[in-house]
Amino acid sequence: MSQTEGQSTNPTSNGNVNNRNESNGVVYPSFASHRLRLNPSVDHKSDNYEDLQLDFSPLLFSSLERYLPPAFLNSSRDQKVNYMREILLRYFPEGERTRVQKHREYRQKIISNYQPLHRELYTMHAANFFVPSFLKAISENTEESYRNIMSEPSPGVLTFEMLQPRFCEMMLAEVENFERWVRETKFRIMRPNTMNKFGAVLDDFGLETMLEKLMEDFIRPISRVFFNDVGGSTLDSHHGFVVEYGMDRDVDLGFHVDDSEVTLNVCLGKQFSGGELFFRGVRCEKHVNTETQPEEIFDYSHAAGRAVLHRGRHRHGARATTSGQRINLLLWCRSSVFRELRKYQKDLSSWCAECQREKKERQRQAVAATKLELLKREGETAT
Ligand SMILES: O=C(O)CCC(=O)C(=O)O
Ligand SMILES: [Fe+2]
Repeated sequence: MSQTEGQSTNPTSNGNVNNRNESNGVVYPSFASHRLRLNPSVDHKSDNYEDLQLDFSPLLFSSLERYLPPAFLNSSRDQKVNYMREILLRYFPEGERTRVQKHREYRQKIISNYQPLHRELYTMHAANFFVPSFLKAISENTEESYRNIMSEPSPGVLTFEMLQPRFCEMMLAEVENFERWVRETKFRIMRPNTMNKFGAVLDDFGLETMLEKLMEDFIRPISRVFFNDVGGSTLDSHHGFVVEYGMDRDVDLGFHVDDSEVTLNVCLGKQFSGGELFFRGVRCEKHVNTETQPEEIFDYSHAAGRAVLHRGRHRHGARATTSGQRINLLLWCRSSVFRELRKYQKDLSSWCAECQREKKERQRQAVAATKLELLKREGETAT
C-alpha cells in the first residue's frame, strides 16, 4: 500500500510497505546533470514568469531561479524555465501533479458551496480553544513545562488535557453540519483514509489554515522536544480529519501505522464506551511486522478533550466502540526533510525498537566472540 495522502499502512495486511514520493526506478538520463545550488544568490533579481502558461506556479520559478548555477543566472528566460522545469518534473511527476490539481478543484468546490456553522473555528483562537494548563506549557516551551502537564504511560505515548469543552462541542456541531450538507447535496466526499468508511477531512472544508497553525505553533514545539528523532522539529505539512465510531458508524480500527511522523489524536466526545487505543511498539518500514515485546503492550482509554501524541510509526489500532458515539480529531503531522533524509539513510533507526534490539544483539555477539577469543588465547599461553 503506498503512503499517499490519507492512507494508513496496515502492518498485518502485507509486508510490502512502500515509501511515499519515491520515483521508483525512474531514470532521467538527459537531465541527471541538472542541479541547483545549495545556497541562493541572494542579490540576484529573478525574472517574472506570470505571463507564461506553465505547469507549475510562476512564483515557484521566480523563487527557484536564485538557486540556479551562476552560469545560468543571465541566460534567457526560456532557457531558465526549461532548466528549472526539468528539475521540478524529477521531483513532482505528472501523475502526482494531476492528483494534486484534482484535489485542489475538489476542495474549491466544497469551500465555495458549504456554509460553515461556527466561523470562529476557522481561525486559530488559542485562548478559546485550549485549556489554560496547555497554553501555559506552550508559552514556557521547555521540557519541564511539558512534563508538568503530560503523562507518559508507555514510552513515546504522551497524554495531556488540551481542548476546552466548548471547542469540542463546536467542532462536533460543525462536523455534523458538514455531514448534513453532504447528505442533502449528495456531494461525494473523500474519507480520511483507506481504513475508514466514516469521518471527514477537516482540511477539505476550510479548516486547513487553522490546523496548520495548530501544527506549527503547538504540536511542532512539543515534538521538537519529544520526537526530534523522527523530524519533530521540522514538521511542515499535515492531514487533519475526524474519525467517527458507533453502532451506525465505523466500529473499530485495525492495527496500523500512520502516514505521519507525529500524530495528534484528541477525543471530542460524545458519550461512549469501549474504543480504547492499543499500542504495540515503534517500528521502521523494514520491521513493521515483527513481533511485539511484552513491555510494548499498552492500552489507552479516550476521554473528551484529552490528547494523545505519538510517533506515526508507533503501531496501534482502536478497539470496538461498544455503545454511544466516539468522534476524535486527528492531525497527522509530516516532515518533508525527515522523509527526504531517510531515503539516503543507511544505518539503523534510533527510534525503531527492533533496529535497537538487533543492534544490541550484534553487540552482545561481538562481546561474546571477543571473550571466547581471549579465553582461547589464555588457554594457549597456559599450555
Ligand atoms: O480511533 C482512534 O482513536 C485512532 C484513529 C487512528 O489511529 C487514525 O485515524 O490513524
Ligand atoms: Fe492511526
